[in-house]
Amino acid sequence: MPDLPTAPVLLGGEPGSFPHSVLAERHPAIIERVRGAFPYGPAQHRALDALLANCAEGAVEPLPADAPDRDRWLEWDLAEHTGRSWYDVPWLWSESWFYRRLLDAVGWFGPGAWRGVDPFRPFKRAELDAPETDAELAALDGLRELPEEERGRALLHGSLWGNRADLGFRISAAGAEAHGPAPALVADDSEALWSLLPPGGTGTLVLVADNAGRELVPDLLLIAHLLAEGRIARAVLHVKPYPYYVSDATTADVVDALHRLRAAPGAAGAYGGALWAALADGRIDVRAHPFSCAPLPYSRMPADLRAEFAAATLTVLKGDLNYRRLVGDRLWPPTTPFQRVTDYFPGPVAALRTLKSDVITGLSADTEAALVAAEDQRWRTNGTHALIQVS
Ligand SMILES: O=P(O)(O)OC[C@@]1(O)O[C@H](CO)[C@@H](O)[C@@H]1O
Repeated sequence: MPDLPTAPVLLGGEPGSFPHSVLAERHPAIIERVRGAFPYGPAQHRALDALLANCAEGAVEPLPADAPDRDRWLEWDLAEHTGRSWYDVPWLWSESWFYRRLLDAVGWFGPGAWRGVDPFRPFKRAELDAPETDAELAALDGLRELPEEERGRALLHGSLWGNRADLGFRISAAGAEAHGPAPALVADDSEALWSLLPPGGTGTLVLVADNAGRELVPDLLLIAHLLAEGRIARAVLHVKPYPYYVSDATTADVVDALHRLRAAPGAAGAYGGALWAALADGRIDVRAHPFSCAPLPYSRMPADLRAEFAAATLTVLKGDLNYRRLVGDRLWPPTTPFQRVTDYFPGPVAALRTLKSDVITGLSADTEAALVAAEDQRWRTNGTHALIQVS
């Protein structure tokens, strides 16, 4: 692997920092929301209490010998981090560990009746069922008359800004949506993206999804558009193998989104039908690779995933967490070239992301200066800016 440039890895230990607030405030709030959403029994309440205490002062504990994914977590540095504080290990790792432990607490992996019950499902469903989703779907009717390129651009932006639909983020950033759909693109390589997907394309788009509901719906619409317009022949949609970061999409969420689309009137319903047919005949494939929930950067991806990304015409990584994993969860100088930190990626890659954490690369010096002048450093985390970067 070529040498990557380095910058400090983000840790959660510094009070006042964004990572610290996620560990100290967001995670306890998520536990209480989940607790309030299900009629859990005493065992789960006790496990959630223990997790709360563990969040505050605990150390990383080993997984039991019979945990189904113990070997995988050992490959993912569990032994190295066992006994250390959540605040001292890489933030990317401790966040991921939190979701793994939360699933344990509610019985997701267990043999009992709560096995496989998604603790975030009520929140994801509520968003999908919200009137705002109806309005977004109805707006598709207005796109029908647009020339293909304009429609494509609108759907790309729908998928991009759909990334604000992140329920974990909303727990600690109330009001972020009130800023409106600010056209605040801090980097825009969309021309390069379209040049990789010309009409008459015979290739495969890999879309690594982020959130369910109001992000996944526009992601699916974009895929439907690219297939219908002959810009790709196939699409592979990567989702999470288990509930993660509150709103991340699983296979069940894809099913919910497709039902929602198919039941909608007008253009949305037609897109839903086309997507359903494309899944049936194999033009769209859904994957839930274990590495999608790994607490590691993509530079450590396993060989099978590397081969899949290498074979794709383009891999689109959605969202903030995927961005952190793509460029490395480090405090890069913002003008660090995106190309340089993604050199290791085995094929063409695009990031579509709204900015919700400190990590950023590929800005021009002028853009960085303008953002800092207007907002100090708040632009990094307040979810009102977005980027399209291609390498
Ligand atoms: O990946 P997404 O859904 O766009 O965002 C995930 C997120 O909410 O979680 C992290 C903090 O918990 C941040 O990276 C980001 O704000």
